[in-house]
Amino acid sequence: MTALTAPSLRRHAAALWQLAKPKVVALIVFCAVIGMVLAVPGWPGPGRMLAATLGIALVAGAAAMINCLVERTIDARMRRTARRATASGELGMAETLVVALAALGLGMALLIALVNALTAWLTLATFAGYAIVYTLLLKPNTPQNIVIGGASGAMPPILGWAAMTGEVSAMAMVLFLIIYTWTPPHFWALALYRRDDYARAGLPMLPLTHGQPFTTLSILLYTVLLAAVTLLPLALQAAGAVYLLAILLLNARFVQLAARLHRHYADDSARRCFRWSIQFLTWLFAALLLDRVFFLPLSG
Ligand code: HEM
Ligand SMILES: CC(C)=CCC/C(C)=C/CC/C(C)=C/COP(=O)(O)OP(=O)(O)O
Repeated sequence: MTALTAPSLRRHAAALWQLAKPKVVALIVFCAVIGMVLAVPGWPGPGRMLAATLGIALVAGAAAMINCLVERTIDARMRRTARRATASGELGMAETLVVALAALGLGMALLIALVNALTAWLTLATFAGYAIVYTLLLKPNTPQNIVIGGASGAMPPILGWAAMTGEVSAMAMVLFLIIYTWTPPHFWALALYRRDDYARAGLPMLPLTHGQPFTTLSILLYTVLLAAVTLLPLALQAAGAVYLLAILLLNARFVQLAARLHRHYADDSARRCFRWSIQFLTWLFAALLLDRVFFLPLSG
């Protein structure tokens, strides 16, 4: 057995932190926080907001750890994921499972005790949707895995909204729809330039099952659909001029990158499209926040 020294504890903590997919969870939590801010007039109470943010972050991190645990064998076959501690064998199953369940338990306890039951159950359903339905059932079995499974990733604004109000409004559902429609271009751009990884892992991702032209066309169509969906906050009169300006610029760039990718495929263009997807979502949600702060209505 390895002696428990400070450096080995630090190494374990760092390895566990990576399994929680901290950058993905950071954006998930950001979208949930914007959902919280938009849900109430003025600024939400800091106590409840902090508890909800921590609770959602812990449960999302737990879901990511369970995903790494379940996928340790396929992760080991993919260059992008082979260094994960579950794939390399650096962390055992029991240790990872205990930490993931502790994070899940703590997150759920915070949500139940300090937020509300609706948020707690919706967050648990989101956890199950990603860690069980997507990871175990959809991902290995259908190229539509991320389209259906994307519903889990799109939940954060709904969770944030429910945390502040105890209910889910039309605007919360619109924010869900934006992330839901954003997910296919986000993931398929990556799946294109990482197709060799997915082939080695034997996963039925769209570029492998339907080929490159079909995938780039699907990406393009989803970016156009996404541009239409991003107009919905304006239709609900829940956003103003700042948001309008942001989506015009963000969508124009996303559609341009997707169109270029479809016209002339190159791994570099796919990588650029993937990177832009992350900036797109970050700036879109930031724009919703700025719009709230400097609200300029579009009509009288
Ligand atoms: C079913 C839904 C989704 C799938 C299949 C998916 C897939 C992926 C994959 C495979 C990566 C890894 C890229 C790499 O290691 O180079 C990634 C990165 C990322 N994803 Fe997603 N994603 C999904 C939903 C989301 C959602 C909902 C968010 C945030 C709201 C998100 C935010 C990010 C971010 C920030 C990164 C970059 C992480 C980094 O640089 O380490 N993703 N996504
Ligand atoms: C409670 C709550 C808000 C949960 C959120 C669930 C969650 C973490 C969703 C993000 C989706 C995600 C990281 C997909 C990665 O795809 P993948 O797992 O196929 O990627 P991989 O190959 O890197 O493992």
